[in-house]
Amino acid sequence: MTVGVEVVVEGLTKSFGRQVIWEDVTLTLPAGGISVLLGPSGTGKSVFLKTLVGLLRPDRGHIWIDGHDLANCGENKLYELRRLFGVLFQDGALFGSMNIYDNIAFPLREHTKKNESQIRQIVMEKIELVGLNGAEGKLPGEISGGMRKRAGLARALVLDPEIILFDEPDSGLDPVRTAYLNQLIVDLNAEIEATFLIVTHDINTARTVPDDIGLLFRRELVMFGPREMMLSSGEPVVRQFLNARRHGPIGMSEEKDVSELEAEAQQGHDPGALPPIPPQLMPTAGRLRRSQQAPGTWLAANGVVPPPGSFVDERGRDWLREYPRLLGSVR
Ligand SMILES: Nc1ncnc2c1ncn2[C@@H]1O[C@H](COP(=O)(O)OP(=O)(O)OP(=O)(O)O)[C@@H](O)[C@H]1O
Repeated sequence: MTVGVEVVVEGLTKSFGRQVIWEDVTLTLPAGGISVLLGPSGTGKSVFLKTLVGLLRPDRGHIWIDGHDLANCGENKLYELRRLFGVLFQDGALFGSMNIYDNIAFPLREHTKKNESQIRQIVMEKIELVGLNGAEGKLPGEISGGMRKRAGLARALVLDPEIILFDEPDSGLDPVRTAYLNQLIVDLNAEIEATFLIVTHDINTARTVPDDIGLLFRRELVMFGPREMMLSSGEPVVRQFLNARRHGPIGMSEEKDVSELEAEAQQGHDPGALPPIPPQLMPTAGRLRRSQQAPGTWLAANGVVPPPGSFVDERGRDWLREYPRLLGSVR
């Protein structure tokens, strides 16, 4: 059993040559929590993940993990800190000529001295965890995209990471497969209690899965905070992105200039009422995640009234009432 660690990012800045990717990014990934990082294409979300895991060095700033600064430590310490991470790459990054079993076993054979019977036990346990039983003898090309993601996830889990980074886990998946994968992510978090960071474009994922949401835009982190804060925010760019609208500061290629925004305002393009805040995706089998907060916690603490219809699921259950009942039955 692993227990996630907190990751504190302070004033992080990254550029390539004269191109600044993002500046002064400050956020805390809470231990064992699920965070989502959103942002228009090309804003440097993948660069952020690579910097967090130490594959890229930032120009300035700190990444504090367990009292060590991953952004400024020596090679030996960096190697040690990297072992805390598991990464699910966009395409699963599996070796095409190796079957699923060998792909998942690969980090164990490379980085540990475990014998084959110990390896088998770990690999089969992770295969079970991601629901891939029976696929271990298949090649990556012989299974579906959704199964390849699961295999990539199983491989990311074999060294028992405390922090798991997901680079667009939903890319290339249909909405049904995405829903299954999101449920797996939530169940996995309940099970292993590692710290999760998910980079995604999928608004539904961002609205329903995380405890915290961040948004990168115009070379900075516009906001990072509890899901309820982001989903009730009046900040134009946050509202535009989370409501998937065309009207707002984000344009087709990058950002709109002032005259375009003024023209929109004159045409009376109102961002409209905020949609209801959906209930957060719960782990299956009536479990609760350790870092999960009761629905409405942030809103109540900050005196914010949610849009009508918030926290009601597709079966008409109101989670403001349902959650305390579940809490009672879990205790
Ligand atoms: N190794 C590199 N050297 C130079 N420039 C790079 C490098 N890696 C990324 N970039 C640049 O950094 C910028 C951000 O890229 P990144 O892939 O992180 O964006 P993203 O937000 O993940 O985009 P998308 O949502 O489309 O995946 C791009 O302009 C890219 O060209």
